[in-house]
Amino acid sequence: MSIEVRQLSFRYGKKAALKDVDFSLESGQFCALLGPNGAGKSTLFALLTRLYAMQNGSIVLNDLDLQKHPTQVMQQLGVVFQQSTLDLDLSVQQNLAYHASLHGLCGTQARLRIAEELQRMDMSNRAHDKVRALNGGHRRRVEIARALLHQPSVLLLDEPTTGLDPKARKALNHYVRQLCADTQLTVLWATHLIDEILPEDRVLLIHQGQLLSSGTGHDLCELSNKQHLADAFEYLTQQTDTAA
Ligand SMILES: Nc1ncnc2c1ncn2[C@@H]1O[C@H](COP(=O)(O)OP(=O)(O)OP(=O)(O)O)[C@@H](O)[C@H]1O
Repeated sequence: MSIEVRQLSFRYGKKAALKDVDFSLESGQFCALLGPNGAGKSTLFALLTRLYAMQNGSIVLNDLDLQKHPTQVMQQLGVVFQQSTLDLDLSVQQNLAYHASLHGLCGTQARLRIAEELQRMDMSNRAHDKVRALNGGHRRRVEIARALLHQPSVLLLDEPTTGLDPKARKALNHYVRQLCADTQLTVLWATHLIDEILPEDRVLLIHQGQLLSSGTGHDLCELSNKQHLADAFEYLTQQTDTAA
């Protein structure tokens, strides 16, 4: 088991952002975290990455409890946040070298890891370009390469296609799926866009802080008696709105 989240709840003051969220992911699985704006996706990521202190529940990654073994767990995690955090005026190589040094990778070791990840992302020929010169899709690829430098077993991506055009969105989605298939990386891909999800994908459907379903896209359709994922998503989220 790669990630186990149990009874995870979180409040911003009186506002409940996550309510008893429970799920587990197998190693090497591509899983979509699907939810409309305000569903609780970023809050979940902030808890998984220790940006926020946990209030209730538990998070276990590769059998290590996040609260008991924070350093070891963070070494297993790679993260691409919703907002880009690359320095536009540094080159791709410089951005990656800085991040590598934060993970204790220096000199030849860092250069090797950077070269490997840029090659995997098909970005080797852009290593010495300033990030400012890259288009949005390529910047995202650099962020993924950066997140993988320390060879984590789990990659979290929070709405990674924000601001990309449809072609770049599709390409990035394809890259990450390929990565998942080629390595044993576990991927949690947060999105509110149905077209980034395949019917056979594992999908965690979250709405108003509650996990509504955790099967495949096909299961979602069956659960809601709809043929298409988009209709199932609309139906299930509307049902919760009506019940609230
Ligand atoms: N700092 C905060 N203070 C108070 N409420 C917050 C705060 N951050 C988020 N919320 C609320 O918590 C809920 C969950 O927000 P969150 O950002 O986790 O959702 P999301 O699914 O990531 O949405 P988006 O797709 O818009 O990023 C929302 O109702 C949001 O308004």
